Amino acid sequence: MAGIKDYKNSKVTGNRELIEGHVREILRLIGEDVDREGLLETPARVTRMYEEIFAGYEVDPRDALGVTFDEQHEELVIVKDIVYYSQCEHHMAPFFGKVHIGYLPSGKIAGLSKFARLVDAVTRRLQVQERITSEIADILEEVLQPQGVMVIVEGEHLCMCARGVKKPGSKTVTSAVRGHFRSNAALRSEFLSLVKD
Ligand SMILES: Nc1nc2c(ncn2[C@@H]2O[C@H](COP(=O)(O)OP(=O)(O)OP(=O)(O)O)[C@@H](O)[C@H]2O)c(=O)[nH]1
Ligand SMILES: [Zn+2]
Repeated sequence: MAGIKDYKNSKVTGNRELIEGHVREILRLIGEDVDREGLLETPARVTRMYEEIFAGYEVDPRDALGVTFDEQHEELVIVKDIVYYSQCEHHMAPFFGKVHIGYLPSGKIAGLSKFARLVDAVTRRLQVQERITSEIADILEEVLQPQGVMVIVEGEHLCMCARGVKKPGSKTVTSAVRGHFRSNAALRSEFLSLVKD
């Protein structure tokens, strides 16, 4: 998976046989014939999928920001449309969408790819969208110590589309503002106008 390199040594990998056994048991309990050909490899496939979609547990998201540079650019920087896939912690159902990040540096900038690595590290876990949003903002604030940060996350939750209230197409938008973005409405507007499609 892009961004997280060592997930093959993950907790999932270490517990592969146990997880496969439990998946097999769930298949049996929902009424499936676990020995039919189409399902023989499914427990192993699900386990390999878990290695990827839960790879975030293998990294400290702070480390994802990696190398930072000293640079006297003190104007708005935006990295937008960073696609993420996560799993809701209530139903273990996927939710996905885009993250938009804006920050006003204060002597320190990060490599552009590191924002996407940070998003991967935070989203490849069981999550709720609000926590993804605030964790990204808090980590950027902690590592880059910028003048301000704003994060917007858009998400479509399968637990709301494919089951329950069944409202396909509904989107959740969450935001977090830190530093100057809190007090400066013009800055928030500039960010919003630059991230909208
Ligand atoms: N705030 C928030 N809620 C979420 C997120 N993902 C899923 N949920 C909600 O978590 C809630 C769990 O509610 P419960 O009533 O415990 O579970 P449920 O009976 O399956 O609820 P329904 O989805 O309404 O059928 C649901 O309202 C989901 O829509 C998220 O990222 N943020
Ligand atoms: Zn859910």
